[in-house]
Amino acid sequence: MNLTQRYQLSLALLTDMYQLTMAQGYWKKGMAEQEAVFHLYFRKNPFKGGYTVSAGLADAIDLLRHFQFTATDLDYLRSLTGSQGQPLFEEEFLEHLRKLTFSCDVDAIPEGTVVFPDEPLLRIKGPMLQCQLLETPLLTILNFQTLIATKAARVVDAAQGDNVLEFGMRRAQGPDGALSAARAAFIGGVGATSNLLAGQLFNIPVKGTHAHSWVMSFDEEQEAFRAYADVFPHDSVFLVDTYNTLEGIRKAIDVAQKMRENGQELKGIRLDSGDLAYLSIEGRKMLDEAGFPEVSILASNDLDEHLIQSLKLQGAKIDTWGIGTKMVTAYDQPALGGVYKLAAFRQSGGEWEYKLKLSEQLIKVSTPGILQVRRFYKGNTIVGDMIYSEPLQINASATMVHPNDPTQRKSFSQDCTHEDLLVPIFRTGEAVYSSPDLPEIQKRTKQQLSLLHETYRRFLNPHIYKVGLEEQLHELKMNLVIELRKGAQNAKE
Ligand SMILES: Nc1ncnc2c1ncn2[C@@H]1O[C@H](COP(=O)(O)OP(=O)(O)OP(=O)(O)O)[C@@H](O)[C@H]1O
Ligand SMILES: O=P(O)(O)OC[C@H]1O[C@H](OP(=O)(O)OP(=O)(O)O)[C@H](O)[C@@H]1O
Ligand SMILES: O=C(O)c1cccnc1
Repeated sequence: MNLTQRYQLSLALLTDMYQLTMAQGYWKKGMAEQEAVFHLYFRKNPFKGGYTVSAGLADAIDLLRHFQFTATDLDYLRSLTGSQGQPLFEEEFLEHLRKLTFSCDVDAIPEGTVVFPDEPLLRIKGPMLQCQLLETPLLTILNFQTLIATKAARVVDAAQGDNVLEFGMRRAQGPDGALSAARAAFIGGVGATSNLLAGQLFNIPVKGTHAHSWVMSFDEEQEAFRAYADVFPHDSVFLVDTYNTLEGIRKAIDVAQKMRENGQELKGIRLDSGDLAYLSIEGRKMLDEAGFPEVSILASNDLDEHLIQSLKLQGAKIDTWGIGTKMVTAYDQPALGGVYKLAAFRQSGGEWEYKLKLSEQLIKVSTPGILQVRRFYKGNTIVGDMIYSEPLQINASATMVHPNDPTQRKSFSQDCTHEDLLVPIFRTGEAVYSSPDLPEIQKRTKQQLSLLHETYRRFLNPHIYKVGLEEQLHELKMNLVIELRKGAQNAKE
């Protein structure tokens, strides 16, 4: 189930107020229908990592398909007043919004693709007024889900093939944070979520154990395990750390032996505190010696990719990881920082005028053009991405220039193959792409990560993947920067 169905309401007002005031401005100044191109991209991989996993496109598509101002939306806008008590929005403008239907072209990188800084994840071309209104909702959807899919991919990578469960709803950024995070974490590779609503809405697997309260509500820990096994004879995972973990494991083994006498098998135990390396190693020994090598050991407690990596290095015998807070809140970097920048503009029927946002720092100067990302492959590895502008004719072996250091250049050898990453999503407002289902997207993430050399995947100081601007695009950008700086200088004098 997608975004508009989740809320069962129009999401046209899911935007910042200034988008609407600018929209009225464009309409009033006769610019509403002038054609614009915007790109959505981020400047830095999150978590000091070497890659990012794109996610959220299906929700963005859904929002665009249902983009329409309802009578209730317009009534709300009508009720807004300026500082003198006058209506903020003119009646004729509201009538313009009432008739508005989405008519843009959108190209985007499919979900579950490995992406890098400066690459447009999404490009939108169409009437200025529409492109402007859509800045905020597109950013809120793609920034968050891309961030969480990336975090989950890192956690799953650290788990080296073990099962990873998402347990984060209670600590997530509110109900939609929990739902969107569950979706994105699944794209990143987790096996299941504890969030039943996410399971129902997205058709993804759900899993769970039991809480300390279950054990505490019985007089004896062993009685609690026995009772749970009575109710779920084939699906019991006992939480063993309520009082004393090693004692808890002994009691779990006692109950598991009784279960076996009745033809039932204990599924697992969960550790949720203490030294998880020591306790899992001891627990594994105890379970194996008692004849339960198949009983799984699940661990939870403020885990993330770094702790999983450390526990693995310590020889922890954990085979299933329950990850909550640190994954769904992207604890160590709570926002991706994606931006949405105007890159080209034209009067109807006229020539494109390329646009950029100046900054003192070259890294923050946006790139003009109508951009596409060409990815180069050498065998089964990706070796570099070249951002180019579609109206500039380029050849397959073109040279690219480092976006922040023009002295660094790279071209690709003849034996490289290539693929353009942005694919058509909408043409004049009609959807021309249908999103794969979530298991397909999850598979894509796994396959995409396998194309990335392991040096880009390490957590500490990863190798920097090469992304550059195609030579002619670089030149176009530099000329525009020089021109704009000259203009600014002349205005000062
Ligand atoms: N062997 C280990 N190496 C590194 N970190 C560990 C190890 N074992 C546990 N941790 C982590 O240490 C942190 C503290 O765990 P600990 O159980 O001591 O405190 P706690 O969470 O406050 O316990 P409790 O839930 O009983 O209050 C947790 O993030 C846990 O994942
Ligand atoms: O630690 P997280 O990665 O967020 O995983 C989810 C946590 O939620 C539950 O306990 P909760 O934190 O509610 O209580 P507890 O710490 O007292 O067990 C569970 O036992 C996990 O520890
Ligand atoms: O099922 C579990 O064990 C679970 C679910 C949510 C949070 N912590 C644990």
